[in-house]
Amino acid sequence: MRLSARGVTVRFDGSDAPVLDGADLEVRTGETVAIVGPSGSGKSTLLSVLGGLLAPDAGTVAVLTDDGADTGVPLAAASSWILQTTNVLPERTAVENVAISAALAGVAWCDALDRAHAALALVGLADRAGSRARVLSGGEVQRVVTARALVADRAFVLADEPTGQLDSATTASVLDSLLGAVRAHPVTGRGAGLVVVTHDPEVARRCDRAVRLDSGRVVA
Ligand SMILES: Nc1ncnc2c1ncn2[C@@H]1O[C@H](COP(=O)(O)OP(=O)(O)OP(=O)(O)O)[C@@H](O)[C@H]1O
Repeated sequence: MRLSARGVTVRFDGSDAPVLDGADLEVRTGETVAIVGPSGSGKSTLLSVLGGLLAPDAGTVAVLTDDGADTGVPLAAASSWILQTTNVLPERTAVENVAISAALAGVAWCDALDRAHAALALVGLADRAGSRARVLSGGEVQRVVTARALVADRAFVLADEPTGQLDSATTASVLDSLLGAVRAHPVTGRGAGLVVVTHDPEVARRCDRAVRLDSGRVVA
């Protein structure tokens, strides 16, 4: 599958110039792509458009087959999110925090717990499954949030600065689990597609490719 944005233009009320001005980006399942660029260049805006949270003023965004046919899958159903605000439930255990995501997607609680254990194993946190979120470190919480994104079984994962609050050693290990888990994610048979907005050159370097936002457009 491909998540495809073509000619995306977004203009916020009151702004003279569009934030995005004919931006193109295509991400395939099994591929990890970093979006970099200066603060205010529109990275988070592009992510919101890809995830169906924001409708562009012009351009098209769609989930396509490998051959380029429109799947008809709504954008909001194609992707799960890893946001800067982690929003874990502090008094719930790691596995419950992850299972909630599957349960909200309609999975029965017992099955949701099974899936959550598997997702925590993918991010290297199986041994903390029973720990309450409030006692986990920042890096461990970030892994819980990664597992929560994966357990929703979507073809794409959209991550906005997933390591923004972490020191460099923790960033490296969270990145290991994020990239490893996304690539091993069974949803499409070849891993989920990952789009990650980042200011961290190391995150960009570890992705399959990095694109830059410049003057409202995506440049390689
Ligand atoms: N809902 C909104 N209403 C009005 N302006 C907005 C809105 N969302 C974003 N903007 C503006 O659009 C521009 C791009 O914002 P965006 O958050 O996409 O940039 P970014 O590249 O992700 O920045 P950063 O790296 O600082 O997070 C900014 O000037 C921002 O103030």
